[in-house]
Amino acid sequence: MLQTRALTKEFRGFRAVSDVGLSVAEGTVHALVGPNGAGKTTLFNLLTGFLAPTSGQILFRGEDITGRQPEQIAHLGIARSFQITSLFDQMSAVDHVELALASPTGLGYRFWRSSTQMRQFRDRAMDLLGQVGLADRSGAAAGSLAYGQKRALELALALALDPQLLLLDEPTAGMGLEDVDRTIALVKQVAEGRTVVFVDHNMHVVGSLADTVTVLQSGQVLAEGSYDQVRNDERVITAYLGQAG
Ligand SMILES: Nc1ncnc2c1ncn2[C@@H]1O[C@H](COP(=O)(O)OP(=O)(O)OP(=O)(O)O)[C@@H](O)[C@H]1O
Repeated sequence: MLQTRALTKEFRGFRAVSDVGLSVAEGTVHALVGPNGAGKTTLFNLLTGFLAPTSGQILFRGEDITGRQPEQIAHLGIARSFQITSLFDQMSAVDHVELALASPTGLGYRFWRSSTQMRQFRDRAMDLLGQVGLADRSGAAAGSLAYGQKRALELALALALDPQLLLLDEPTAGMGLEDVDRTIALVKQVAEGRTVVFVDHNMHVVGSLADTVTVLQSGQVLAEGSYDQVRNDERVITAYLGQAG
């Protein structure tokens, strides 16, 4: 479904992503892991068009999408949820989802849109909030939501695009145990019928969710395989021990 060929990103001569050949199979959950500074976020930004590669190619369902803008990539059915919150504090949860649902139609960008026009999205918005466990918080201002609930709302916004490929940047970052387990269950649920690529530092999350794990180090692919394969890989152990030391 998603493939990169010799994908490289340099920042003033420094190779943050170097010659990466990633292959994500349709219908799988694929984790990107690696020590700090390994290039995970940069790779994510390349895949979603937020950064342009220095060289190499990105293919989505065999089509070359290298150099496309983020909104063009989103239109292809690739959605991303952000690690850093991008919510409007004063706006309610359900209004956020309605706006996201309206965006593909162009309505979302018109702030003078009528409430009647937006009403058509209400049922679907409530449905999405229910999926992420926020049905009873639909009217709450985003700013008043607990951290885990904000992350759940961000996931609902990504799901509003009904993406074929969902990219999640550290979905459990900063969460307590309970929220982590709830998020694992949630990602499993939304992965039904979709392909998911995610970055996470939490190995419990990676082991619970990922069909395939790609380990990056210094911008390059160090190892790839099932969670059990990579966690027993000597090179991976050394890379992580190096970081701890
Ligand atoms: N805009 C930039 N300009 C210069 N260097 C950058 C830029 N973005 C990232 N880098 C460098 O590229 C390398 C990879 O960074 P990246 O954020 O992709 O790693 P990461 O694996 O996501 O790390 P972390 O787990 O800490 O989030 C780092 O050495 C970083 O300092």
